[in-house]
Amino acid sequence: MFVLVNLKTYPCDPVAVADAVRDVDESTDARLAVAPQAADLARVAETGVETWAQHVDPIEHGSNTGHTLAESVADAGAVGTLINHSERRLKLADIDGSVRAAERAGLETVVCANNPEQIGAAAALGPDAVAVEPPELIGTGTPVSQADPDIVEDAVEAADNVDSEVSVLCGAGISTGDDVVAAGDLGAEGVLLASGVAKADDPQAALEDLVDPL
Ligand SMILES: O=C[C@H](O)COP(=O)(O)O
Repeated sequence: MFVLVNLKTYPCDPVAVADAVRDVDESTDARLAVAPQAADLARVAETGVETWAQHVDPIEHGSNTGHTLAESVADAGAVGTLINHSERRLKLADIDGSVRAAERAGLETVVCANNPEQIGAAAALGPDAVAVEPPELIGTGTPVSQADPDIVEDAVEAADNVDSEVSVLCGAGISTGDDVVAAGDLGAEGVLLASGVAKADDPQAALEDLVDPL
């Protein structure tokens, strides 16, 4: 299972969480990575943890003030990027452009979507993976894998119908090892989570619990 920890803009210490993710990654067969804010990418990557961006824009080098260039993200040490997170929605053409920009920079891609219908559309753009996240469950602590298992199974089917090479993650409310196991049982190859780790009093203990049954 792939466990991708999105730090959003939570007021955590990104390097401390990165150290914890790296240490727990070394103790498990699961694959762990962390997605800090763009400004924190380089110092997080320096910890040795697998580092992801939260977003890249559909642009090239040039006059794009305030945008995030995929090549700069890669130069900072990221190996992948989220695209179209529920809190950073893009138009369809811009999702496509961001996937192409990420590919150009050698970044792995996870395109997020709200529901199985959008997952099918996202998979058609050829990312490495898609992540289904019902927005109403994000940050609630109520896990999608238990609250809405059908959406995960339907997302897996929708992606498979379009491109069986595209992996499916699920996210929203995932915070325990049981949640991760339930996601895997529904066909997801990974989970995207945030508050369960970034807002935990002890992020390392939260991560250890997440991977314990894997
Ligand atoms: O990127 C992570 C997702 O939005 C899930 O967030 P959450 O784990 O706080 O529900």
